[in-house]
Amino acid sequence: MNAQALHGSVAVNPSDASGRISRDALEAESLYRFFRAGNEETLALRGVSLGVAAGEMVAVVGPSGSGKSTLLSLLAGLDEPDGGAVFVHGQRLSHQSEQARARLRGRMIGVLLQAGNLLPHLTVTGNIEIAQRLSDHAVRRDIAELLAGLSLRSRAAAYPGELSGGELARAGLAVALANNPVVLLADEPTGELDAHTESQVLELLTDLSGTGVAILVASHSPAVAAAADRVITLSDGEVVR
Ligand SMILES: Nc1ncnc2c1ncn2[C@@H]1O[C@H](COP(=O)(O)OP(=O)(O)OP(=O)(O)O)[C@@H](O)[C@H]1O
Repeated sequence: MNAQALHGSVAVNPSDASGRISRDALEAESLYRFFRAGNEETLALRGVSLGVAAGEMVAVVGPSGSGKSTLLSLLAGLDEPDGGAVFVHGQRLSHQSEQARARLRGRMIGVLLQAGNLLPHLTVTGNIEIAQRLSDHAVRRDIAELLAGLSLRSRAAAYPGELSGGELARAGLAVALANNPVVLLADEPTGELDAHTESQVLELLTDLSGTGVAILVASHSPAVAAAADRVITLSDGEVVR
């Protein structure tokens, strides 16, 4: 796999306008998230801090309900923390308007959630195009080059329902990479895949981190943890290792 074909050049500035210097592409400072549903109260995250450097792949593991998806939503700016903060290359993502978070996410963060990120009524190319159109400030990837880098060129006109599990995973990755993100967040990207297809997707992620993208992957899979540079273990909303 040609890593450069998979991702364009990653140009990042380690400090923002306020002069905040960050070693990490992605930083979480003491994140708290509290949910109330009826009489049920859950402290899903209890002071989670972490950092992911450019070019690093970090796996977040932990039992079901330990807070992995909640953490990813906060790191993507899809949800707001009740305490703590998230920074992307030194720019604060949390505690901003939804519009500001969406703008920063569109420009800097690729997101691959558990539910998938493909619209069923659009082709693979259509899904990438819409991701690009929704992000006005992003550096857009050339679609043909992006699909070639993910071995998906022949499936450009296919609909998600016509793709195999591995193709679906790669198409989801294509959408997440559509705007040349400097950070990639993936929730169980290999959850439904057989061992062979999982290793192909992990190879793609490893290649991508080699181009300088900071990757954080939440997963139950030992293969994902083995492929990562570092593993963070969550238990009951806290980092325990
Ligand atoms: N929107 C919500 N409302 C109420 N409780 C929630 C909500 N989202 C998550 N939770 C609770 O927060 C805790 C952490 O959930 P989360 O989905 O982050 O765990 P997880 O580690 O990703 O689990 P899994 O591995 O099963 O996906 C759980 O107790 C869950 O029930």
